[in-house]
Amino acid sequence: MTLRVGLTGGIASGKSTVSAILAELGAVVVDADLLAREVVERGTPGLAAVVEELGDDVLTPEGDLDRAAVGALVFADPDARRRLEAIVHPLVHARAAELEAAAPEDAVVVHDIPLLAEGGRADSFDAVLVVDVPTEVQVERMVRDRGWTREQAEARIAAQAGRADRIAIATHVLDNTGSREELRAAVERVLAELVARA
Ligand SMILES: CC(C)(COP(=O)(O)OP(=O)(O)OC[C@H]1O[C@@H](n2cnc3c(N)ncnc32)[C@H](O)[C@@H]1O)[C@@H](O)C(=O)NCCC(=O)NCCS
Ligand SMILES: Nc1ncnc2c1ncn2[C@@H]1O[C@H](COP(=O)(O)OP(=O)(O)OP(=O)(O)O)[C@@H](O)[C@H]1O
Repeated sequence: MTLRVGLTGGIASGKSTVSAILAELGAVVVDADLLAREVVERGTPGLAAVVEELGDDVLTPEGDLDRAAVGALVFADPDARRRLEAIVHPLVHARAAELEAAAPEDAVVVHDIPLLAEGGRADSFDAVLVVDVPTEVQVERMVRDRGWTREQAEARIAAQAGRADRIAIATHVLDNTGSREELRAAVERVLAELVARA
């Protein structure tokens, strides 16, 4: 039987770092951010639907989704964000289900879903891992590693569930305020426990 694990955390909390460790340990990782890019690639029905909803201004001259423009729009306008999500999320969900179905029997399938606490699907997983750091650490990492301004970082955080709401859906909380080595040790412990339980 497949062990289905949900992985979430606020932006820049360390989800990708955790999913890379889990992949190294043999898990199949399904990355919702990656799928959210695929379903709006040039020429897709997803992209056509987004342009219909948000207008031609969200395209680059080459005809790709202008992610910076869309980000500036939707993280300043909750209504536009909801309209974008109403298009993208069902497409991501369908694709994630396909990838899970294609995973080997007895695989540990980890769904990396930034908005798991917002989307209300947490109950469908055998375990939910939440990567947790204080908001200030999220902001610092975005400014330090991604060159974002504080304002850009805070706008994105404001569009997400709060820390307490995420922790409320967790079966396991992974504290990522320490070193990467400490994080890896915590991930290994949790995975060993889940596999033993399954
Ligand atoms: C607005 C878009 C074009 C901005 O693209 P950009 O390249 O700047 O960001 P990217 O997609 O790499 O996302 C980075 C992080 O932003 C956060 N984020 C993205 N979308 C959202 C959202 N709708 N609400 C809150 N946070 C979000 C997540 O923490 C995510 O990990 C893009 O994020 C998008 O299409 N968002 C809507 C789809 C969505 O909800 N994706 C999240 C997981 S399915
Ligand atoms: N324990 C740590 N100590 C210092 N830096 C870290 C640690 N864990 C992750 N980072 C760094 O913090 C940043 C965010 O980590 P990561 O990309 O894994 O987060 P994420 O939650 O996947 O982000 P996003 O929501 O944007 O997808 C990265 O630059 C990463 O290298």
